[in-house]
Amino acid sequence: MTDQDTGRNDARSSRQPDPTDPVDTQSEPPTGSRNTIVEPVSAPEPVSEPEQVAEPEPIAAPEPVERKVVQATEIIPADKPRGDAGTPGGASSTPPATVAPERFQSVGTKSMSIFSGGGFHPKMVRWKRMLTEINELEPTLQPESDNDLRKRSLALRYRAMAGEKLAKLLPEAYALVREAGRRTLGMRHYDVQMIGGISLFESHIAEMQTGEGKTLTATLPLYLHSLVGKGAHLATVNDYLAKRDAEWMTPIYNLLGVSVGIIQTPDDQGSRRKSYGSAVTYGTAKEFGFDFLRDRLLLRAQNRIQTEMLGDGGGGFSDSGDKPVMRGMHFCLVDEADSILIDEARTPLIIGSLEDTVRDQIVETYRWASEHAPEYELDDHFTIDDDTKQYELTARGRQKVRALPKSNLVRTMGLVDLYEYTERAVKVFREFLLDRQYVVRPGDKGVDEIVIVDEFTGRLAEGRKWRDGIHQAIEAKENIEISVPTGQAARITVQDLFLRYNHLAGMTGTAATSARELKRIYRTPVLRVPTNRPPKRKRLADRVFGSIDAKFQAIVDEVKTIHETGRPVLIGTRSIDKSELLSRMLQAIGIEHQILNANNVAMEAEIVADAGQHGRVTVATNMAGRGTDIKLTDQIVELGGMHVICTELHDAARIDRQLIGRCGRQGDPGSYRQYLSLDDDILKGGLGPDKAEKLKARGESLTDSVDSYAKLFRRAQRKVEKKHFRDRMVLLHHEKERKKMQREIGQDPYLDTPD
Ligand SMILES: Nc1ncnc2c1ncn2[C@@H]1O[C@H](COP(=O)(O)OP(=O)(O)OP(=O)(O)O)[C@@H](O)[C@H]1O
Repeated sequence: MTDQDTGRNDARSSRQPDPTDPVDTQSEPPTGSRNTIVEPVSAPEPVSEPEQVAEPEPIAAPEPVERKVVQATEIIPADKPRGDAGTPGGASSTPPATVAPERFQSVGTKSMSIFSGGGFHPKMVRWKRMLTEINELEPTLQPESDNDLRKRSLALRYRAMAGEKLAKLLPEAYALVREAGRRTLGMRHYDVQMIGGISLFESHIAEMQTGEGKTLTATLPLYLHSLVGKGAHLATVNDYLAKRDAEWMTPIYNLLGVSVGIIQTPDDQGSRRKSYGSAVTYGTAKEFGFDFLRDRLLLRAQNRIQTEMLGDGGGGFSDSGDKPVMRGMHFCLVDEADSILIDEARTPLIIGSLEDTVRDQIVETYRWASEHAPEYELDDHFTIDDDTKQYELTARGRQKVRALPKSNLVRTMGLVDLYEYTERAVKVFREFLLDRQYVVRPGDKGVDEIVIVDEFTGRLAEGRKWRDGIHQAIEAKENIEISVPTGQAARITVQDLFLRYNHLAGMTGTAATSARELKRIYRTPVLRVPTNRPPKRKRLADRVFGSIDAKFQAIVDEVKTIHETGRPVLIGTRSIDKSELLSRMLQAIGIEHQILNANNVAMEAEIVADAGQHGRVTVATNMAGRGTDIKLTDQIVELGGMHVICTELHDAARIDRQLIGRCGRQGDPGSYRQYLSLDDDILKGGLGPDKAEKLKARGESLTDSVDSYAKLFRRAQRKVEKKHFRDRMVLLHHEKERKKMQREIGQDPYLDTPD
């Protein structure tokens, strides 16, 4: 029996559809034989953190702020200062360092030091022993030729294929990868990275601060798992990062005789099959999911779904077009694990079935409804349910629908449908704003398209669509081509996808606060890996203002002051319109700046990489350029590094921390400050509309800042996090029940999908 039949992966979530939640869909598949992909579904969920775990970095604020730091004291000296390690051979004199176990934290349902209670945590003792073994191999490997290393790698592969336990091969495999990294890229894995790598092999989520070298760390478990010949996948958030990281690390793999494949969205079946045939494959979670579904549809068409070909890394790989592209799902390392495994967890990936005979009629009805939407008056023609936010036409509204002029095609639509189209168009007209919830930009095929702005991260949610016709109604509103949905042929949520892997691990800068959720859903404990060099990031005291205007004015004043010193400033906003407002204010006082609206991942990465230059001011929606290293010159380091300004709290503290992590990377100096105002959205979500209204009203009369209110905001954020966590758990339960029922009646939960 395969996993799909046993229900091993039942701990998955999805939820009752909410039309305002976007979904990942796919545009035309690369080969003609496949079904077209369709309709939207979920949104990157707001994140919930079940409980708070203390920040890992010690904070030294000039205006000191109380903060508990759980991190133990620095014990290992840094392996090498950055830069030195870059010289091939330069690390040869580095003595094998010893790792102090108390610097690591295992984060589970409780925030706990792995070395708690004064006794060694058995896991860490074991890992430390492995590290010593790895370090001891170094003097043997360093004098060997590249060819010798390759031979060693081949020998490891034979042993793994012959069934020897990978854990036994780990020390030599990791020592080889470290040596290959040193020789090819001039980067010798730090001891903390080795421990991170060991934890990843043992299916943990490694929390490593931004800039601590997750890309390099990933090579360790990927190499080791690839040895058994069933493929090792690295899943990341976009094509750009998949390609960049794969190409960057390829010299390491090549030295060890390991092939690397990269999956990119436009790839056809042939090149996908080749990429999956490589020992290590880099791609996005989305592409892995769609390939899984397409393979499954193919196998069902060939009546082979009951075979062992999917889910266990069995056979099925061939060069001919009618075979699955994947070799199975053996090991996956998820980069940006919090974003993929939590925020995107319930995003369904959907492949649509083609036929749609009433396409023209549907398109025309969307346009008709959109054209008349502005004419409907609240209470007169429609009402809005306070709880469900549903729009409903009144008797007068329905009468208006009937009376409006219609083309022949629209007239043949049922009346009930016309009411529904109208209600949806009115909702879209009133609630969905250009450059706030979405942008319009030229699409791949030369036609304009709607791209959702992720409301939690401010980043463009590529390929995602709102469900239940909302996306099409917005297309009608913007008068661009309407992408009519065509039903579902296959569907899997991101969460289900990753639960199907035999071995799963993840890396992220911010997982500790979601540790309970990660462990419960994916059975992956979180390990907080300490930084290689002590962090020098300073937290400046929060500032709270009565209104957004006062807040933005204070932000601009701070930018001006810091800009005058030459230090670079990065300002993160929650939405594009706020970025633009700030941009206008900066322009008004003549401060030159870059503005990033997350329109182009590659370009954005380049701009963010330069954000640390002298006098640079960058305004960005918070997630822009995530995963890009911001390098500082010595001059900037002297000046105190980069300053980050957070303009609002997100629904999850984790997302705020991602922005903060842009400064003070790898022991660089840096500072950050959180700005808040009494009309911030977080208060409404966390304290309820009534209390939020009162605070807002109070704020309007304020002339001074009220910094003592900061705690209120953090409390509100925690409440929002808890609420989202509860929602996710309820939906997880529903989805589990649905799948169980489907299996009981002999259905395939991925292919027999309810629309
Ligand atoms: N062992 C090492 N020796 C030398 N340099 C290293 C080492 N590890 C990482 N680096 C350097 O650290 C920088 C950051 O690495 P990387 O981009 O992988 O970090 P990250 O953890 O992925 O950051 P983010 O969270 O922002 O994605 C890179 O410039 C890389 O060259």
